[in-house]
Amino acid sequence: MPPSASASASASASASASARPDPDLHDLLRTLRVWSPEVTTLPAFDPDTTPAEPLALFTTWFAEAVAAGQPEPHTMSLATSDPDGLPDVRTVMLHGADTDGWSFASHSGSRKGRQLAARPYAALHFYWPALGRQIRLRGPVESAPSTEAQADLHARSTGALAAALTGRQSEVLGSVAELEHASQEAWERAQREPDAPAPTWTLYRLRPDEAEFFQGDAQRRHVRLKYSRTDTGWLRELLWP
Ligand SMILES: Cc1cc2nc3c(=O)[nH]c(=O)nc-3n(C[C@H](O)[C@H](O)[C@H](O)COP(=O)(O)O)c2cc1C
Repeated sequence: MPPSASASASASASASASARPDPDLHDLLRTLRVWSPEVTTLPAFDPDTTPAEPLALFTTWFAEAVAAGQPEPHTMSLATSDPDGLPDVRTVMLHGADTDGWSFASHSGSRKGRQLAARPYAALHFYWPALGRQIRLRGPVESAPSTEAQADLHARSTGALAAALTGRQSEVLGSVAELEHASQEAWERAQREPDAPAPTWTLYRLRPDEAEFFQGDAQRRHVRLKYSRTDTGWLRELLWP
């Protein structure tokens, strides 16, 4: 490169570097690692000894995440798609997992609720860095009967009931004061009426067609085990990492 071109390239590189906000995100990113032995224990994972269906393996891995001190292992990403097929994602809490599926709860009128009504199919994602593990599930989603949703809500904390009673999730909020007012009323009602119904609160169940278990490995020889539902049970296959 001629000297003038080199000078102008370095001037434009420093101009773009100085245009970056402080702290420098790119510098920070280069200091970070995954599968670092300082923060992560990477257990051996032998796919030949896994159970025939994913629920049993999920339950074992969940208990191991709790035992390893993984913060909030019961939070997960829920991916849906809008009527145009465009993806969307957010965090929700896992309410249970059994042969009927993995359950979570939300308002039927929320953005995700409307997306699920139009396209009742979703993906769930767990990442438990304490053990270098990731789990992905995909499948159709159904709403549980309303009585079950209300019973599930009333077995939870006053805060959970107050949040559900506040309602209007995903609507545009006029001001913080408006939320404070509505929330205060909802908390008072939740304390006064621990069985107050939250009519739009819905318990959803995702029944997976596919479940993938990923065990990270320091040498990047990650183990990926995929379960696919068949007419007679589950097919188990390894995937290249
Ligand atoms: C840790 C955590 C847990 C959450 N759990 C729930 C939940 O169980 N149900 C829910 O409706 N929203 C939950 N939220 C809020 C959602 O991420 C989201 O902001 C909200 O449901 C609105 O999403 P939507 O506009 O896509 O419908 C949680 C958020 C966080 C950060």
